[in-house]
Amino acid sequence: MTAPLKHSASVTVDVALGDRAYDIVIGRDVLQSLGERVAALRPGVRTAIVTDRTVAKHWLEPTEASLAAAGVPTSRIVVEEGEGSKSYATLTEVSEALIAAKIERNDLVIALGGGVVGDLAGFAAAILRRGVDFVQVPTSLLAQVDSSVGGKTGINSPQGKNLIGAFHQPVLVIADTSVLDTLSPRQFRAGYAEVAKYGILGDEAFFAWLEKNHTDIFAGGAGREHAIATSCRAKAGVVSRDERETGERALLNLGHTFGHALEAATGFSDRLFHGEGVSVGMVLAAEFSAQLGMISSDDAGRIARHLSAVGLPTRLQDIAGFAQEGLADADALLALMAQDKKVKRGKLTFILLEAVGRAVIANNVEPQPVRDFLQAKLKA
Ligand SMILES: NC(=O)c1ccc[n+]([C@@H]2O[C@H](COP(=O)([O-])OP(=O)(O)OC[C@H]3O[C@@H](n4cnc5c(N)ncnc54)[C@H](O)[C@@H]3O)[C@@H](O)[C@H]2O)c1
Ligand SMILES: O=C(O)C(=O)C[C@@H](O)[C@H](O)[C@H](O)COP(=O)(O)O
Ligand SMILES: [Zn+2]
Repeated sequence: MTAPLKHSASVTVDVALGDRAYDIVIGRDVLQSLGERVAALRPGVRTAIVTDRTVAKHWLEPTEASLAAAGVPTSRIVVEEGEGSKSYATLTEVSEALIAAKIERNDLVIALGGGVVGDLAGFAAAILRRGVDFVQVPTSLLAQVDSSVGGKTGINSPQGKNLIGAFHQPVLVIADTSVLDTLSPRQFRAGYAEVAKYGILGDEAFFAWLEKNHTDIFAGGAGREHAIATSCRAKAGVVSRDERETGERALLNLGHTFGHALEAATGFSDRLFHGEGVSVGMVLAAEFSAQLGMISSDDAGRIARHLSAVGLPTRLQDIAGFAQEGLADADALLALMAQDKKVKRGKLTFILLEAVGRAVIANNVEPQPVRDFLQAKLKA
């Protein structure tokens, strides 16, 4: 593991994908360099920024100023914030606005926002004129460590998460860590679940470092940039080896089979943010693995303890409104999981754990033990 960065340093992580390779530039104030980097990458290009209302309020003007200073023409498309914007309706809105702005095949879409904007704008770019390049400017912790990297783009269907989408890699990622200063504590925490995910699935030393340094990360110390860069390196490595998720990339889905079903069961609402669903999902995956005798209950408990220590939900009962509105029953949750993209010939695939730092892909998982496990957890 690398030594923590000095606060002011910026770091570049390469996503090695041959002729589609790109840089992730991480550091405080790197947003100021967006315009000159775009102009150098694509001389003469025109751009359209897609963002949401909250992000626009804080970060649209500095983004436009950087592009203007480098002589890059731009227009803006502002959508509602929240998971509800990963919808057919908002995709139509963004696509029509890009067409109206006369964004041509050689122009660039710029996704300025969290994972919702990144997934939505990236997908709109993937299908506009059969494919326009795009730049990710992630503004949430979650987007800086996960969603802006790797090219998964898409929207939700009422029947499940990310069911309509495309692989479409960005040509550049600019992760300015100072923009996280305006993110709400709950959203920051939700993003932290995906940071912890990299430790839990493949890097025990990083997880141990997070256990010691999480306070510094939350407080905005130098550990924050280190955690973001380490996460990006982990994701870039996996994506460069398995871009289309034919194998190893599925490990990045740790906690997501449960988590996505929980997000769908709570109506993709503010009851449960994506990162919060991943937190509960990772604990469920660890406990299910322990029940199967794959991981020690000590290790499963260690994961739950750390996520709980930073204030993330770890049990179904922690989901907002559980006591008042409840959740779907075990059969309904299982039905939602049947739409998971890792399902093969109707059989569930889970990412399970053998230890902290050792995740495995389990194909052909029988539904009955999962159902019984969920039923017990709903009653716990
Ligand atoms: N494509 C991928 O590989 C991938 C990976 C992980 C998650 N995702 C997707 O990402 C989405 C979740 O992303 P998210 O957690 O960033 O949610 P989000 O995009 O909804 O952003 C969270 C909230 O924070 C606000 N916000 C963002 N940046 C801000 C800033 N700097 N200051 C103030 N407010 C800010 C947004 O307006 C929003 O209300 C989910 O849809 C999930 O499925 C995709
Ligand atoms: O990049 C990946 O691969 C991931 O699985 C990262 C996840 O954190 C992310 O939520 C992703 O969108 C989930 O992918 P999906 O294929 O299950 O929709
Ligand atoms: Zn995720």
